[in-house]
Amino acid sequence: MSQSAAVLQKIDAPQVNDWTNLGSIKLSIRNLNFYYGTTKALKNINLPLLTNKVTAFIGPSGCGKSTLLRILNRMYDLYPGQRAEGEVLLDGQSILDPKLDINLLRARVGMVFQKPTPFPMTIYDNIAFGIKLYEKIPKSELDGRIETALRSAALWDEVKNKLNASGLSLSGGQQQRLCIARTVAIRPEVILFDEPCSALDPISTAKIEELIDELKSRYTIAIVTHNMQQAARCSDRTAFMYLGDLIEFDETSKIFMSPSQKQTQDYITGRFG
Ligand SMILES: Nc1ncnc2c1ncn2[C@@H]1O[C@H](COP(=O)(O)OP(=O)(O)OP(=O)(O)O)[C@@H](O)[C@H]1O
Repeated sequence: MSQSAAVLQKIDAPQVNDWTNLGSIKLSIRNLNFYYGTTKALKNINLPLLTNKVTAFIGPSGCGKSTLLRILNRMYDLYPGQRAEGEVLLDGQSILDPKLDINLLRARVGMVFQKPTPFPMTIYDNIAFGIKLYEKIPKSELDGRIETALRSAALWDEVKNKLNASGLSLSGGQQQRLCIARTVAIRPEVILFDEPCSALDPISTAKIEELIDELKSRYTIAIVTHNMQQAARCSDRTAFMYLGDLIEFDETSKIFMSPSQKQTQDYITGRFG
């Protein structure tokens, strides 16, 4: 049997059953299935996301990484015909509950997308906009929050003298850091990054990776990436997915140095995907 035929065989995916001794769990994903209409995109996923750790989701195109990430702040709610079954708990509270306040959830679980998406407004307003959605605070306090958010995103020094310039006038890497500042300003507990560097040059990518490393002391982070080096550099834990199954979840060093599943080994060594 050829290598590719071998990896395309149905995989008897092991589950992450033993959650003891993992440390504090921020998000628990249990028996999660996801459907696009009649297509099942995620199959019985069981995965803990640990508090103040970075978890990377890796796997070949179409394996379900973005689908899984987008469930964590109910992004799929915007689209009819998409549905999740199972359990996702944030600090023990179900986020799949239809009665849940979605705006509140998205304030707790922020998201940074693949392409930088600043609003067509000033740098200042890009950040003020989100804060004002959730809070009424005096201008002086707002100014402080904006500075703090821009400092957290390592952008303050580059923009402090042009806060009234358009967010769209920044470079791609600066725009992505503006989007991170916008997310951080709302004071979330979890930040989801969906391939945040795929549109960026290597220097901007390095800055975002440094930033993720700094942010994890305050936030729980999940990142989807196609870049194996990025997953290895940035994350504490890695989940390898394949055809909607979670194949392996472990410490990142273990996944990259001595994975327990052959499919993981084949993927990280570039034999498929
Ligand atoms: N809107 C949609 N409607 C129907 N099927 C979809 C939709 N979005 C994704 N899918 C399917 O769900 C599966 C998982 O897709 P998903 O985008 O989560 O994969 P991915 O691992 O993030 O891929 P990539 O690395 O290419 O972004 C794929 O088979 C895909 O074709």
